[in-house]
Amino acid sequence: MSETDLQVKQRIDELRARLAEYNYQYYVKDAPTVPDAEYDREMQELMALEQAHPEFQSVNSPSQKVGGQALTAFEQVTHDVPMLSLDNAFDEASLLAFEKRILDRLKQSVTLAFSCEPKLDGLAVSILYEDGQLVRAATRGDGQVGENITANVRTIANVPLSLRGKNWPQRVEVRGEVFMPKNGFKTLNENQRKSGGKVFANPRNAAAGSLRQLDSKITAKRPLMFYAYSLGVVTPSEFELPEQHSERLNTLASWGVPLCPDITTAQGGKGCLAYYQHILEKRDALPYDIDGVVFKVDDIQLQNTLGFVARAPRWAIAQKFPAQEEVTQLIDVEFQVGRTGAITPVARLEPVFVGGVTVSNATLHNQDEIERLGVKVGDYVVIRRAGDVIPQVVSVVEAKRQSNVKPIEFPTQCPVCDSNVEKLEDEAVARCTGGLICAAQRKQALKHFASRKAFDIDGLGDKLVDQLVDANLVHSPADFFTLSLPKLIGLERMAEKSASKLLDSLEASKRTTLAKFLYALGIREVGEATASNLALHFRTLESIRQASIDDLIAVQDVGEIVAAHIVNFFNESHNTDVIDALLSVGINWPEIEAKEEGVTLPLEGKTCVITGTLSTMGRSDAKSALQALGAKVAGSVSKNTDFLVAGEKAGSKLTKAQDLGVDVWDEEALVAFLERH
Ligand SMILES: NC(=O)c1ccc[n+]([C@@H]2O[C@H](COP(=O)([O-])OP(=O)(O)OC[C@H]3O[C@@H](n4cnc5c(N)ncnc54)[C@H](O)[C@@H]3O)[C@@H](O)[C@H]2O)c1
Ligand SMILES: [Zn+2]
Repeated sequence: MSETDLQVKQRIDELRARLAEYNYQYYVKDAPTVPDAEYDREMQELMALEQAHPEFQSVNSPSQKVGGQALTAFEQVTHDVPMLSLDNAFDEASLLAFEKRILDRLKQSVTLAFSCEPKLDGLAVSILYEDGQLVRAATRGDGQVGENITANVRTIANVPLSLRGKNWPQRVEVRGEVFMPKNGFKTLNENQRKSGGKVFANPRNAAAGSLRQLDSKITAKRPLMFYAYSLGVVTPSEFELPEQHSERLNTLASWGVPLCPDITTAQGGKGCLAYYQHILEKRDALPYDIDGVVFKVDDIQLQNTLGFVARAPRWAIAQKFPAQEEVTQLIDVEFQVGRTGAITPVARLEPVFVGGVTVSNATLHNQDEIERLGVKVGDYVVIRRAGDVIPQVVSVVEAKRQSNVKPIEFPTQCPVCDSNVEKLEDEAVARCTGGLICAAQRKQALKHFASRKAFDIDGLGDKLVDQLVDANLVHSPADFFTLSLPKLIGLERMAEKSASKLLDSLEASKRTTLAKFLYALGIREVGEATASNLALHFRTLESIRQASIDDLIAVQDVGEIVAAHIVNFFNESHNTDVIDALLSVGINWPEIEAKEEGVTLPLEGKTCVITGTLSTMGRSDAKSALQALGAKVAGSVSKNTDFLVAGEKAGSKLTKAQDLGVDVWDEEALVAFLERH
């Protein structure tokens, strides 16, 4: 052997070994280690080398094989007619070359009719019916021998257990694809993530993993579907069937077998290309995942004349779509802080063309996800970008890992404001505790601070908050109270009159309540009700600041998580600085009188609901007033409700209260009660 021949042989052996390993991971384990695009590139290279060097051909080459070995855990099924693969076309030219090859072989120069079918990305299944009843179902396996998955296929909702009508052959094999629709895949993965189960890389793997379960009860819970695309054996063989593949599909439909609704026929290679374009444009909107389209010579007679090569028919071809999964290198991980302080790790990638665009960032979601993936900086990763969805890191290509990869360190300080990062045990998301001072969270926090149920600053809407922050006039809430006329009228669309009105309402808002003040701080999970319970319980800001987790849990409606949020908030000096600044600009509230020992509040232990419109006060004011008197204010009426406050236009809650015999107070009764206490 010459030097170059040796090199070629070496490369061929290398590719064969790699592809055989990919096949095993993909077909047997349902857990591919490289994206299809990478697999296809290596397979193309191998086929080209084998073609140029026929002396190195081998029947054992992955280029000659279909699928992978059937798992011995399943009973084996030998197919009467082998289940083959399809040749691929990756561009227009190779599709037109396919048409030309066929015409040359048939010695014809006509325009052929083709059946045009979406190439569903699932797995091929053979379903056998005898006397109209489903008797056996099998996977493709290695094309000759598949796995008996009858019990599992029976659980797929749209697979008919018996054929409709009477006009079917005594024995008939239906072939088609089992797949998982996109929305089912999304829900399944969300649930798997929550329950700590296996997360699937893509709908194909999810379908394969769900179908090849030893326990059909698991399969039954998975959102699988089946679409038929051809007939296998038919007995008796003289049973009359249409002469066109497309007509045969219609026959299948007449027996109640489901077909993909996007199948059609086209004339010649040109017609096929138009179909390709049409489906490519529809791809993202389709409810199922496809990796291309399949073209089949429609005339069965011609199909038979053309016949097969080792692993695929000559009369069909799969034209692949641009890949939605690719491999690239993870250069670094950056941490972004969202508006609520949530910290998201973002993968910085070596730019890669995938899903029709060049992708250089992908989300890594959170720390749990990083751990699940086992990803490190410097790793080669599989990126998936399907439709408009944010690109995802789906897996690490372990085989490509180098020794210099570095672990991903989750920050303990916020990358924007340097505050501590908190991650509670039962939460996946880590958050910056900087709250009010974190620039990333600032706008959101300031809007909350000015909102109606908090400081209720008239004339200070979301747009103005954006403007003030962008103009560098406001960094923290206390800055609102240092705004002046000259500063304000410098802003776009801010006239003197509205500016001075704003200053007036800022001044007025300085007088507030401890509950509103606490709520305005935007401590996580401290809503209006919790803020008001805290105020009533502790009575002063100082004692809330000093409170331990145990002290806090003693408050109505405060659990361990909320207590931890509160303690973490006050432990952060950035937050206490903001509070001190607010107090020093003159924010104040009336003192809350001590509850005398032994004296209970008039509404202690009572639960009420407020509905309808109140004319003398807002619903939230009524709520605070009732809470201050010890009542618990609930959102819906039940038999545990003691009374309902019903304003104008009260609807279903009033009806329900009347049905349950719950006391109803009108606004007048409420006002009278509040005046008395
Ligand atoms: N990532 C990996 O490690 C890895 C490993 C092995 C294979 N693969 C992928 O699988 C491909 C080869 O796999 P293959 O031989 O199983 O199948 P294929 O995808 O090349 O084509 C044949 C299959 O297409 C499916 N199909 C969908 N719609 C069809 C229709 N309307 N008519 C006929 N068939 C239809 C059937 O399941 C059939 O078995 C590779 O090109 C690669 O993309 C990837
Ligand atoms: Zn921060």
